[in-house]
Amino acid sequence: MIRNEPDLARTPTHEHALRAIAAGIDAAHPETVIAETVSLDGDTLSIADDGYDLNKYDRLVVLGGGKPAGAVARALEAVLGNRIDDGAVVTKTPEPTDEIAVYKGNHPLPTKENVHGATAVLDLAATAGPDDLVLVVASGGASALLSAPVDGVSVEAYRDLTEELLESGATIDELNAVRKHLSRLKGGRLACELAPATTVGVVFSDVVGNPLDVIASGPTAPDSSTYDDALTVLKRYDIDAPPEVTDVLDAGIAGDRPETPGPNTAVFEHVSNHVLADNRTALDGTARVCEQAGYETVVLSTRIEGEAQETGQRHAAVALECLNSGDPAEPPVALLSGGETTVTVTGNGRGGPNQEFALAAALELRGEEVCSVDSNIVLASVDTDGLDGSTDAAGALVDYGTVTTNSADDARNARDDNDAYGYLHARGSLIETGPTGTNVNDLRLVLVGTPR
Ligand SMILES: O=C(O)[C@H](O)CO
Repeated sequence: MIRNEPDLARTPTHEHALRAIAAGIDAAHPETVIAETVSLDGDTLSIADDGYDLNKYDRLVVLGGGKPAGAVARALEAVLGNRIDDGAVVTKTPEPTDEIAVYKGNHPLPTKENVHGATAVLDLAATAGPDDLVLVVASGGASALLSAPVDGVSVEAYRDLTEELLESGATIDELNAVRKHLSRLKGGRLACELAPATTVGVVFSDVVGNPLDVIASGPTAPDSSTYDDALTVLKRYDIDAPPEVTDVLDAGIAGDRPETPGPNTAVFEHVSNHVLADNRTALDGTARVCEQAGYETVVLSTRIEGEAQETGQRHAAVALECLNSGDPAEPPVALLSGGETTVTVTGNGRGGPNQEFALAAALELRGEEVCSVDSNIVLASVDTDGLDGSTDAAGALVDYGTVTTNSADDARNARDDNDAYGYLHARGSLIETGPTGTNVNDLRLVLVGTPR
């Protein structure tokens, strides 16, 4: 799982951190999650707390998309085998499957390939009848991967708009309010396409708080955002949208295009959504390994957002507090947090939020005399999808020695140039996993002290 583990495992504390991070990612992997939450007992399919008698349905179909969608498709086949009649999902890293067609798409910017896959999903959705059972995989990354712009909007215009929005600092709910109003399947429109088939959303959440209308742009969730909201987002961030986009939004505001289906729409009578995995799933997996190793575990929060560098500084400060005063917990302690931090890019370097977090934390630890087993501090931070920012690293593992008196100027320069990748790569501190098959936000772990 962690490809360069032997290089990173310098002390027992480092080893514990790496094992715990790998366990967190593994706990949120579709293979683990589907095996725990989906089962087939005779003809009864159980998904979370709901049961479906497969005898009552003509066909069982799987549709959807997102970074975990290939692994979800494969895991569903492992449980349901040839009880699945048909399927189509779009993902970035396809996996071999038998019944479900897996289309490769690109992320974060949509391309013609994405539209090709999304069209296959829509074509299959159009065949769903009232007696079909359709599982819809809604997972992080689907807003880009499942791209089917409405008539009149070209994929090029949609791509450029997505790029501008991603760079604008718009939040994920703002970004998705726009995407939902330009899409044939987002914002509950896939549920409309499938109605009155029985539709079950199989959700892997990469959004803090698990809002169903935002994760993957809510293909099977009621949408309360409007054309007006979408246009407001474009104005708020001064987005120079092409006329074909503003024409659609203006027509929607004028009532000449249908609004996305809202909360009381009849179409959702046959729809249920289940969040099968989220950030907590990963944190719990990490916590279990830390507890087994003898650490007291403290989950700080699964909802930490904001600037990555500030978050890194604060996590290091809490670790030092544990060491110096025993608050909020006595070492050996494992502090865990999740959520999704952001980077306001002002420099020219490379990196991602988890690397920026780690570098800022390492700068905070510099100069602390923490090198015995009892006072060791190790911080690890990864994007659970395995690719932090636009780099090939999942994140980084740092300690009191990652930034020394001699390297502090280099570290500060790298921090200020948003070049955490450059600095951490040179010190062998990057965590490399490759694409993991899951996507449930960021996972951070701070170990203070080492159990004896
Ligand atoms: O695809 C998306 O919209 C984001 O990953 C949030 O789920």
